[in-house]
Amino acid sequence: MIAAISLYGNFLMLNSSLSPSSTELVISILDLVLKEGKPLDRAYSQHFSGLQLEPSEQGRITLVTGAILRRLNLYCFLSDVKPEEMARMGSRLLNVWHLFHQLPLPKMKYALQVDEQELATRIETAKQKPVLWDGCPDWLDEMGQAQMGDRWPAERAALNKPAKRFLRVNTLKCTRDELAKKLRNERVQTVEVEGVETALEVVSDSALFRTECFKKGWFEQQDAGSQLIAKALDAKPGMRVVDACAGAGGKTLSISAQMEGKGRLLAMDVEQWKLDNLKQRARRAAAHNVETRIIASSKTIKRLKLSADRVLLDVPCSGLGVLKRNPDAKWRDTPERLPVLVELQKHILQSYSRMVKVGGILIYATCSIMPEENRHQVDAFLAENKHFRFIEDENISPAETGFDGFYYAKLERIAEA
Ligand SMILES: C[S@@+](CC[C@H](N)C(=O)[O-])C[C@H]1O[C@@H](n2cnc3c(N)ncnc32)[C@H](O)[C@@H]1O
Repeated sequence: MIAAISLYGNFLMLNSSLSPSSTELVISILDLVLKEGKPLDRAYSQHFSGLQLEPSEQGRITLVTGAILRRLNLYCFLSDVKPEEMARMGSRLLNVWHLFHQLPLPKMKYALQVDEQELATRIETAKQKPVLWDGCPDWLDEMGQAQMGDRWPAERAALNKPAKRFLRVNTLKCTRDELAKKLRNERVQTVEVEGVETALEVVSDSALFRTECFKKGWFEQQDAGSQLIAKALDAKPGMRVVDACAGAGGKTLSISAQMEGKGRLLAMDVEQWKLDNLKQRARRAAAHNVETRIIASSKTIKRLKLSADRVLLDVPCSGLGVLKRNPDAKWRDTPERLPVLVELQKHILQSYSRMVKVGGILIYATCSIMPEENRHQVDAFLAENKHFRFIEDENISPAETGFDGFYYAKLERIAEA
């Protein structure tokens, strides 16, 4: 059945019903995430590996799964299904989701039916409850209200929108104009992003990773807000730069391009598999000045004392700024993990800041919008470390920018101690 209904603006369309097997996959992925606490990206790879799905079908599955998770409590309420009942009752929730979005019902072998009158009544009830309507769990709403006050309702609403697709042009290989033109030839439509000169927003429903441009390393998929963090570091060719929580290198590659591939860029992490992934990406991007190093103990950091012109600390965080992209974090043990993360952030900031040389710049960054992980951490650090001076900070707000939510603070070391 062809519906050709644009669900979310012009970049992702659900233009046909899911096939029975795709519907089963959505239910099974939801079950894995909600019952076993599996992170969404790993649940996708577990389900997709070895399946040989068309990229478009895979795209539809992730679109529907992501959309359900962004407002899970709403769809659970509307369908009267509990998150942990997904394997048994998921077909009803999926039918409700389609009816709610005025889409034709998917074909399923065994589907629990929906009473449309009852659904209409429930929709009216839900409209009166903004927290439920925005797909926000109660713990998150309480935290947002307590930490962000009047700014919270707009952020809460912004965080249930689908994430836009952004690219970062790899300026080691081409300009933004050249990339946009090449992508157009490969039927990928993009528009420039105001205020982020390395970013393009993808506005067509196209598979990106099969393009020649991607294979040649002309771009990386990276949120525009994340690109702003790397830009704030202001790394110059020839500098000594440390990206101390580099992960798979999203920001490392951005920094390497800023440095025009010249100088020394040390990417570190506590997970070797992430650094291995980073090395591969760096090769494709021709980011030849990147060196990776595992953080085996505190000695790895001590050896680099007072050595770096720039240090980026993109610390582990709750991810509460990137819920559009990772909506599963709302339904996992995030509130229980938060105090542990806050302690780890404090430790990393205190200990890794030793690597910055006098006159050097430190960027502390998170993909959270909660002040507890952001400005509060920076204020506490500055109170105890008078040899650092505050330069500026920025909250990158999903509500104001349409990007993911990030925070960064820029500090300068003004004395050895
Ligand atoms: C927010 S992610 C980094 C994302 C990455 N910078 C990017 O742009 O793609 C935080 C990273 O910190 C790493 N990490 C966790 N504990 C750490 C520690 N004690 N020291 C350094 N890195 C740590 C995690 O493995 C994770 O890769």
